[in-house]
Amino acid sequence: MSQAAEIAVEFRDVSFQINRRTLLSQLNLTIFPGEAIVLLGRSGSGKTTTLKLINHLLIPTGGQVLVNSRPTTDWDAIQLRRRIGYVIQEIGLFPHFSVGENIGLVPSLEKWTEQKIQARVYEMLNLVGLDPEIFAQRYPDQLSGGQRQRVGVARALAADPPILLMDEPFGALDPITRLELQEQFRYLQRQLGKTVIFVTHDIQEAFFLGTRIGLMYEGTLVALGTKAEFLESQHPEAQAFIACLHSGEN
Ligand SMILES: Nc1ncnc2c1ncn2[C@@H]1O[C@H](COP(=O)(O)OP(=O)(O)OP(=O)(O)O)[C@@H](O)[C@H]1O
Repeated sequence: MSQAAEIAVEFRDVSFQINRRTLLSQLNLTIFPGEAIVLLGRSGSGKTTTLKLINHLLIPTGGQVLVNSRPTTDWDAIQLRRRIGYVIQEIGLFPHFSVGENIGLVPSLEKWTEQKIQARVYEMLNLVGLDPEIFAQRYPDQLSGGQRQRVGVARALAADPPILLMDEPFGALDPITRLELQEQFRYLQRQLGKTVIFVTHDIQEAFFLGTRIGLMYEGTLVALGTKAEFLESQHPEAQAFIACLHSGEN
């Protein structure tokens, strides 16, 4: 296998401008299959913009984003998005679809048989810790926030995409449910070997989930490395985040 075939996502000198405002500049980042990259940064630093460039919700104004070594602009956008699961904080479940229908949506668009979809829905609900007999028939407004997030993860995984984008998926949850989901998600990610790009502004979450952490600051990537490397970073923004880790200790 060539070196290029082993890269899941690559940013090559990527910039993004809108209304003459630069939201991202000169982003270079190579993400390998099976990695869990966490993009950490304060609000407005460009994390969500970076994710949206991967699944072609946005198009770079400079440079290229490559998925499986192919620029996103060369992909058919629908084909590309079917390879990429997307989980966001306000999960965006369809309110008039049952949980089972929400999870089975992409498989049904892919024309799986009813039987196969049903089996997959059950498998996914079990995977995220929800009893299918209870939850498959429910509607999103009959779920707690934590259950909705689980369904969001199940839906993103249903068609078995190799890449998952997660945009602060656990941000709105109480701390106990949040930790439970983080633990489960870390386990799942490692079991399933998915490539994950996870956005957060919480350094603890970044350290817990990330195999590498990328620090965004004012639209640039200012540090990238393992937890140990991050802790060594002298960048003032990294230092500011590290200080948050210690703020509760006195
Ligand atoms: N369509 C747009 N037009 C103009 N500015 C935008 C647009 N979308 C985002 N921005 C600005 O770009 C910057 C980066 O936004 P982005 O959503 O990527 O940040 P973020 O790091 O994900 O923030 P948060 O953690 O608050 O979600 C912000 O200052 C935001 O206001």
